Amino acid sequence: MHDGEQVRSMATTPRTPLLSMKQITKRFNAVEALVGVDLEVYPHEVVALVGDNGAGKSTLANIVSGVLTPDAGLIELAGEPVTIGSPSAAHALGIATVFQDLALCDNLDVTANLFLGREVTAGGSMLRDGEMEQITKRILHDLNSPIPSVKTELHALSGGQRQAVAIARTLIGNPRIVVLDEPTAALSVAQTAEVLTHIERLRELGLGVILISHNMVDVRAVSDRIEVLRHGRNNGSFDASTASYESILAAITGATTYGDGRPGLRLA
Ligand SMILES: Nc1ncnc2c1ncn2[C@@H]1O[C@H](COP(=O)(O)OP(=O)(O)OP(=O)(O)O)[C@@H](O)[C@H]1O
Repeated sequence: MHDGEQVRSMATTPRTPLLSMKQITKRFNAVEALVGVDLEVYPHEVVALVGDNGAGKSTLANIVSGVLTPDAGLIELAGEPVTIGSPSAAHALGIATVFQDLALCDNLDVTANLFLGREVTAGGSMLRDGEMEQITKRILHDLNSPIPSVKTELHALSGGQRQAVAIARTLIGNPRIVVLDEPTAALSVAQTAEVLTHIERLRELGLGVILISHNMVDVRAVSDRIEVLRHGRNNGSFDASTASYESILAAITGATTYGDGRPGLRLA
């Protein structure tokens, strides 16, 4: 194939999303947490999921993570329909999640936290301590994390460094998609900047990232696309590089109202 043909064929071939969620619905008794929600995530893309309290962000993230199963809707990974029946099924499918509580052990060192429960390789053999340390160093290096020693116990790390360990832990399983739930909540400005760098590294490594955040500054700094949920429905999809703060806020608060209540409206 000539160069020109290759460029043409790339330009005309639609990209397949890593993750495609279509018409996802989830109820908790009388509460409609999600109603016909769509979400797509592509490789090398950070998609921010924003919305007011109770908008449905965590419910959607929990469905991606296998914590909850949807009542209706279709989920595809790389174009293949999948059922994400449990967190371990999500892990096996290449979906890793960092929940808000980080689920780290304070009295263990960085390496032990990365490998907690995963000391066995895909080949079935136990990794030696030295091998685990080497992998930990490589992953932290890949993330541009400045943690001085992998032998540091977690209680001695800053909030930003702990977040880095939690993100590094997700990379042990070679995921395709990483879900981050409020990764910069309660961090200082400097620590937040560190964590945003790690998120950018995840994108550079080719992963698809779903970022749940209330912090519009962080969201606009690091994401490619911003998806707004409101009352469990899509209420706007924005290009993070061009969308105004006001238009995103209007979609979050419902200040932009659409007579027909149409979900998934696109605003520039
Ligand atoms: N396990 C549950 N049982 C009953 N209702 C629930 C449950 N989980 C979520 N809900 C309800 O579903 C709706 C969506 O909640 P969800 O936690 O997904 O919103 P959110 O956008 O993540 O909010 P926040 O920013 O406050 O975390 C809310 O009305 C919430 O009360």
